[in-house]
Amino acid sequence: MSARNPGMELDLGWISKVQVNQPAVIRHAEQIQTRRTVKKDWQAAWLLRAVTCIDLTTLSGDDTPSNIHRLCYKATHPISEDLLRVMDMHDKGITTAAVCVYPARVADSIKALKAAGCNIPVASVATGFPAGQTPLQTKLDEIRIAVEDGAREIDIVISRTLVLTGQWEGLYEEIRQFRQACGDAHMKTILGTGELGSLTNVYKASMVAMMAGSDFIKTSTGKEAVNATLPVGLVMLRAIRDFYWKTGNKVGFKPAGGIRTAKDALTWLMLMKEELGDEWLKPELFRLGASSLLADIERQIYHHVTGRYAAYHNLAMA
Ligand SMILES: O=C[C@H](O)COP(=O)(O)O
Repeated sequence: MSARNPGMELDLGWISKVQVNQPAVIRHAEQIQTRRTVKKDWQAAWLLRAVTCIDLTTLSGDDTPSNIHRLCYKATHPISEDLLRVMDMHDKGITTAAVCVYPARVADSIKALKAAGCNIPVASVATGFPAGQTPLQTKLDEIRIAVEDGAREIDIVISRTLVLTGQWEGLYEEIRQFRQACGDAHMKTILGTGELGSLTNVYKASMVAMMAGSDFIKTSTGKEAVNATLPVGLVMLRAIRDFYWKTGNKVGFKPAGGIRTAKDALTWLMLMKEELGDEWLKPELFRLGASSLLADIERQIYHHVTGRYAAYHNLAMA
């Protein structure tokens, strides 16, 4: 992970002035989708890069130690050895960026990754994921327990209520407390953008989250009715850029929720490249939060290498 974002004092003057031009953002997002993304010859390399930026996720009520074990195995061997050999990448130690689980499954994940001899971080969601409707003290305890169990990254969810009622100071204070409870663990702040009501609120919540010291801002929990969309992504990336220009601190971006295809992954990578440049195209500053993206990426890499499509059952479970 890159250097921590120390944050800054809440600048309410800045927040209150913001007005996002929604039609312009939507038009721009549509143009991005219709553009051809990555040249064919470069696709496999870009897809491998996407793999290294995935937070491989399981956030289900029926998660058990054994499916966590399988998830961790997949995170440490995301692409089959044979494919990597053909691409001459088998000795590059390709893994996903992290695994992302519920707090109660952090210890299982640490154990599984240790058994695999792999040091990728475990990210834990916290603060009453996904709705964030739990008392503050419970949220803080949840963060501390996940960190004690070994999580090196914490994906907190904000109180959408505070955004919808314009309580920017309350939001700032709450996120500051989360940041303190995280200690050395990096903090990703999930905005739940599908529930924020407007793109202006998305920009304001992004900015407050960064002012309060978030190391990453993340679109969604994957549980809202609308998750990661390109218009929302654009607004959040512009906020990251504005924050960088103002403070010199680089904050990461994590689109999450509903990202299922290799094409989706490439579109997000291209958006990052266009808006923030190559510097941001690394796991320290870019993550894709996804539970079921890897299978399609592996299938597309297989196609690139062999000229044929593999049946899903011929590839390892993802
Ligand atoms: O943070 C990650 C998301 O919960 C994953 O959502 P997904 O299951 O739609 O890929």
